[in-house]
Amino acid sequence: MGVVTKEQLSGMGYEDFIKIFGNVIEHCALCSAAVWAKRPFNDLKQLHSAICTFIDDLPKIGREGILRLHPDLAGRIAEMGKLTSESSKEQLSAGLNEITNKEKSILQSLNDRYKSKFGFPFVICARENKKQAILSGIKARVENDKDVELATGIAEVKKIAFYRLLDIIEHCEEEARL
Ligand SMILES: NC(=O)N[C@H]1NC(=O)NC1=O
Repeated sequence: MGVVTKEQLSGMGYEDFIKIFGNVIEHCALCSAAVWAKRPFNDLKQLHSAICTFIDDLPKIGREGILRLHPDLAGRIAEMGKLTSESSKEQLSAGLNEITNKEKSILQSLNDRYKSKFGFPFVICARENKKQAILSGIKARVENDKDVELATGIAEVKKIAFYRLLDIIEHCEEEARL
């Protein structure tokens, strides 16, 4: 169960709202600051759907920018211990803390190839994918077109956001399904 009740959610002022939901989209407090204007939100799904609409309404460079705010999986920011607490927890849940040196160098070189091809990082919902699925996912996705990858990456960002909201807002079992 999350920490914010539905009553608190629906009556929240923007300062608390940004403090609490500011990293639902990684490093993009602007998203929560903007979406607050669409209140009231009566539950998690309404807030998630407002966040998704905000992202979908961005121009293409804005959606690419959202992807660029994400750290690489098992990348240099993770190595330096500088991930956000959310991203750190997600990378842990995918088992990326147990990655071998060989797997890490394969993943890092695929991440580099992906970024130089598309100009944004490979984004995948780490809570839904273990390290082998991440490795096979990037191998396949690096061969796609840029438009396909922009759409796929954004769909993954929305899944990441949903799980982050589940950690924050009280919800019933029914609402916990995407
Ligand atoms: N690059 C990438 O997918 N990063 C993210 N994925 C996820 O689940 N959390 C992240 O920070």
